[in-house]
Amino acid sequence: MEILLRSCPNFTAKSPVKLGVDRHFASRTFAISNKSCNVKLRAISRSSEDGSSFVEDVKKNGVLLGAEMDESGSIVGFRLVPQSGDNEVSNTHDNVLDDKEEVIVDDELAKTIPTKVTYNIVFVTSEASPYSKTGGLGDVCGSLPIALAARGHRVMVVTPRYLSGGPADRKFDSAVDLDCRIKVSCSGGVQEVVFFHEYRAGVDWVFVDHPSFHRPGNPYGDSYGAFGDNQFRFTLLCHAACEAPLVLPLGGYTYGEKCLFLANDWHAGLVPVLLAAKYRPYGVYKDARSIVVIHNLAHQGVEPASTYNNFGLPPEWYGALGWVFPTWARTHALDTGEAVNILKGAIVTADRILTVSQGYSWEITTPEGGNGLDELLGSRKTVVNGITNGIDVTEWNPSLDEHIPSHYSLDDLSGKIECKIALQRELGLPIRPDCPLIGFIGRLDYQKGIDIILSGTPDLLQDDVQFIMLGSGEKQYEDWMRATEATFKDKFRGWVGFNVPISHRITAGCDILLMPSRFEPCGLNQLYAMRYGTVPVVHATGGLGDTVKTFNPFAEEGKGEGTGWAFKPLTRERMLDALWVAIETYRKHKTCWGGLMKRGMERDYSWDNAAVQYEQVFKWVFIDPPYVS
Ligand SMILES: Nc1ncnc2c1ncn2[C@@H]1O[C@H](COP(=O)(O)OP(=O)(O)O[C@H]2O[C@H](CO)[C@@H](O)[C@H](O)[C@H]2O)[C@@H](O)[C@H]1O
Repeated sequence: MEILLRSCPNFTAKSPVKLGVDRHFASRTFAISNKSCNVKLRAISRSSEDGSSFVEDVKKNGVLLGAEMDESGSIVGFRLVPQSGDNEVSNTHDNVLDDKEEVIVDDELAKTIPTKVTYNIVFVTSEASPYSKTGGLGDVCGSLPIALAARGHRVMVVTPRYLSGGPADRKFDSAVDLDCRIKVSCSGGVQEVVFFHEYRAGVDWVFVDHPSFHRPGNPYGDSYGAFGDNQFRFTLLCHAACEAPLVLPLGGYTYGEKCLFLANDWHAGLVPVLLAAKYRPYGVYKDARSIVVIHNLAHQGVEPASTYNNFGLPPEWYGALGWVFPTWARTHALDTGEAVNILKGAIVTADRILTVSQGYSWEITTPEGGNGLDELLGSRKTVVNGITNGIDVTEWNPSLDEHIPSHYSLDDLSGKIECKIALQRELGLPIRPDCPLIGFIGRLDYQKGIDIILSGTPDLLQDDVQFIMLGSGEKQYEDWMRATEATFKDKFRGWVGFNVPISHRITAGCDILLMPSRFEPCGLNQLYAMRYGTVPVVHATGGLGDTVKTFNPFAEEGKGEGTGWAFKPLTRERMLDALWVAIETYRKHKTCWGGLMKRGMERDYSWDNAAVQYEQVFKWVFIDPPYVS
């Protein structure tokens, strides 16, 4: 495959094009809302040309003070400036000290407690649960920021304020209009973007508001398919996200330029490109770093090359995003295959690259798993790492879950069988507590191996089992689910749609969770399943291979080991074999089954472990100079 890589990592724009963003704050003052600080900040207004010089920082008595200046250069106030990467910065909004407060340093304590480096982190994402979610990206960007904030980092999440006209809009009710508008030049015009904000669970949730985020459907499309202006919508998100740390005085002060952007998937992929092409040539964000987090390489944000001008980037940066399809993928004889690829742009400009499991971090450097970007990713493999996702153990907790009818835990599993009975009743299946109940939850598409399920289901249903599927996606699979339900009324239920409460009830009520994903960067449902004592049967790929260990009854002096079954290769026969072994174990070896459930439930799924690994990568990213200066 020919990959057009005219971009140069050390590219610097020679002739600065005016790419400034006009910022406007309503003329109101922001009071620092901390218990003890009564410093007031004047609104600030500047263009990107003046870059990093708008605040003069002075180190005084161990506390950094930032002088706020107006346009004429007069000092109009001071603010505390947390510096990303400096030692000892504690929880953001509690970090603002009373200016009268005396800072007492216990020398002995300082010697014994190792100082912790904390960072100003800016997540940029197209979805963040509970505000928006179509899949695992929403789960991760809804819970990892909270885990990092709890560890002392200052964390902001920038995501669109989607309003679809339905009850889901209420999720944004607590977010307040910050009265801060910026103007973004892109797509041949100037767009006004507004910021909303909610401070929750230690995190600054920043919502980018623009009319293009207000329409029925999910974040990416509606019943007619993907929205035609997604490139435009997520370009806006990226421009706004780059401005947010500079202009939003959250809790009284901005995040500033020394921050770390975590750009999630292609929707946020323009962020590292903008840092390099739009800001650094003007001296802004010289100390910032960016990490692109790949949750799914199959989606790259590819559009015709002619759309390059819509990004609001200098023409000489075309090479960073330019992409040429291989000949076989071109549609007609005159098709030159030229395109722009946002994720490619992120890969060639980000300081580091992260994926959501170690297995997947290797797979993406292979032709089979690289989706055409394997060579490029291979060329940057020294900065590619994989960190397995954690889960939100508060939302997914069988002893507290608000969506399930009976609670249970490792010490008392009786509630699980009640969940099973209630699920059979709810879906109109025969109530049979002893019948093996298999579940599937996920998008109905190629990635999730639905075609393999489809070919194996008639054979599977010859056995005395019940099978429930929840998902939406390709119409042919939705139709197949409806038809299969009509044929196997006592054995199969297909719930077409996206329904979080039902997903919890299936996770709790089933005995086995099936995940024959063709590829799976991490996968969360198998983690939820194990936490709920539901045994996963998965294709051993990516994060599924990393997290599900196949049952071995003879290990550990006959006590057994493993938490499920990970089969490969991905064929109908192997999937059915693995399912049959699981079903037989469930029926005939109850003690072994109990051990499988117990080992799965005992595991630590919290974000703590992953957060420590993220911190290690944050340290590395600040050791090196920016990849593109
Ligand atoms: N119909 C439905 N109703 C209700 N809930 C539904 C649903 N369909 C899916 N979900 C939920 O959406 C989430 C899906 O998460 P996954 O990690 O399995 O896959 P996804 O491919 O979206 O995420 C991508 O990003 C994540 C996060 O990094 C990676 O784990 C993954 O491998 C990668 O493909 C789960 O919380 C699941 O319960």
